[in-house]
Amino acid sequence: MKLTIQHLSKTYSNGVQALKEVSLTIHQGMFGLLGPNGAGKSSLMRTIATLQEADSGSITLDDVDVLHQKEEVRKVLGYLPQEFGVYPRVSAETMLDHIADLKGIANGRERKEIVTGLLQKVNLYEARKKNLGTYSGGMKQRFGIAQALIGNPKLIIVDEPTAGLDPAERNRFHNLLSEIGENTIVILSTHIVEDVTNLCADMAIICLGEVVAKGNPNDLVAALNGKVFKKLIEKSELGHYREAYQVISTSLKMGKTQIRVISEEPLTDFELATPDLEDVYFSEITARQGLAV
Ligand SMILES: Nc1ncnc2c1ncn2[C@@H]1O[C@H](COP(=O)(O)OP(=O)(O)OP(=O)(O)O)[C@@H](O)[C@H]1O
Repeated sequence: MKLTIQHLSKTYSNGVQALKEVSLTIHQGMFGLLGPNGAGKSSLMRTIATLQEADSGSITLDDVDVLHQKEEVRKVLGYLPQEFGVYPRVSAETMLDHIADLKGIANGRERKEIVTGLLQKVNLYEARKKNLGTYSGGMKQRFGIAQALIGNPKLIIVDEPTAGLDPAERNRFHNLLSEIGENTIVILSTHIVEDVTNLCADMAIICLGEVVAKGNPNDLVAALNGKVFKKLIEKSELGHYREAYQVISTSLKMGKTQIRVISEEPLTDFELATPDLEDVYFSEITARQGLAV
């Protein structure tokens, strides 16, 4: 199973070009799509999920033409959108049963079996009779995954799933996603670098509608070996360093400001740093947006 996106472009009616010639090949397993707010991630996810049109380009899922054979795609698609609303006064069990019915699972006994299995998988079986309005953020996200899994999808899209979750819930959600990723294509769209580091063997970075990096996270990190430097400076010196160097990130350390910079040449008055995926991400983003975080 393979999802192939070629030269996909989209400009909204207000003139914003959300996708510019996006080309990606996505195989089975977890694929991370990383980008800052407004990068075009949701536009791409919604287009793959057949919820909006592209202006040009193509998407194929094996031999299915995603942009034209929408019904075919919807049969094998599980989608957890960024804004996932729930009916607050309905229990998880009733809601899943209803969604399974809508997805065409007509036999009541079969539905019950599927719903029970999914509730166990996402660890909500004990809370199955509780109204969705009483669920925590993490429980709602796990419920969201359960509904996305109805009908054994081959392609699962999750848009910004861990924003706002506490560490324990995030962990639980990660475990669930990586389990699912074993035999399906799972696309995880996020601006949280750590989520991609933990989960994905393949990824792309998207910025201002363009794919600016893609590949295996370890390879992308390895390409920065010897090029990332760090230094503790006074906050007041930051402006000077920003002018003189490509500062990719700043953080506070013992009341001082630590900067990380990218340089092709060795920087003798800096300390060589071990690169990580955040460095890859920030170097790509600052090179385009010019903003160091
Ligand atoms: N329906 C729309 N009409 C006009 N502009 C839009 C529409 N949807 C998104 N945009 C714009 O397109 C660009 C890409 O937005 P998109 O939501 O795809 O980004 P994103 O990476 O998902 O960001 P976020 O994480 O903030 O949701 C942004 O500049 C956004 O303002």
